[in-house]
Amino acid sequence: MDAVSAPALAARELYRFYRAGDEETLALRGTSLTVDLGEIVAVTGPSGSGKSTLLACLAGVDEPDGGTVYLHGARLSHRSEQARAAARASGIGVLFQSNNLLAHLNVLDNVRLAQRLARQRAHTRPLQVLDSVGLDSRARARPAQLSGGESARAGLAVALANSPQVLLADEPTGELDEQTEAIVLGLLRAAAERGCAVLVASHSPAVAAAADRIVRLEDGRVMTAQDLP
Ligand SMILES: Nc1ncnc2c1ncn2[C@@H]1O[C@H](COP(=O)(O)OP(=O)(O)OP(=O)(O)O)[C@@H](O)[C@H]1O
Repeated sequence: MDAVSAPALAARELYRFYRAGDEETLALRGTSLTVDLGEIVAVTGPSGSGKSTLLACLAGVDEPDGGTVYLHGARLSHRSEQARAAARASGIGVLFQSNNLLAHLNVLDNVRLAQRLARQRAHTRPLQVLDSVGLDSRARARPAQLSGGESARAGLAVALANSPQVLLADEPTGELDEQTEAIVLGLLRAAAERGCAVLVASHSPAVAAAADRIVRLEDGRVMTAQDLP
């Protein structure tokens, strides 16, 4: 794939099986999607439909059993753990519902660590990253001292620490009230407006409403308009 015309992120026919004893779960069954720079794509679907598995494969944290993940047209999947980790550190921000921060480091040091791990010159100073999510005044706070909304924004600051072109978020607003969810969605939109490709897996109708496109998963497959009731 030509890197210039390629989508920021693409999944082609991903398969992922889990085996536990005699039982086999088909978490992804030929899942394909693309995310372009500047857009927010919401991945929705019932519990167990494969959203988290898909995100883990897209982030290069997990390996699909079949199919390929491309980052700017270059293959991310089926490469060494080290190569995937390097691509992720510099090019992909990942945000989970919780546990995005190391508990023994303050917020600022969490951002600094993310920048150090990327082993490249950070484009943005750590305090500026915190300022971009409205958290500069809480820079010295430890994760345990943050409110739910502050934790979500701090997690986003870590995910955005290296100005990634791709941001993947798994239920980032799952534990937030409506008002705080709107703030986080506004920050995701701001990241997209800066040119980031944003993919959010979520059950939340507010997340789906805030997205440019919705990809619905059921039983590890992307539902097309014809499949939907
Ligand atoms: N490590 C694992 N071992 C075995 N089965 C797994 C594992 N991880 C996920 N699964 C199974 O794969 C399927 C997809 O799970 P996944 O977590 O991706 O769904 P999800 O859509 O993210 O669900 P939720 O909305 O509840 O988070 C489920 O049937 C789940 O039980």
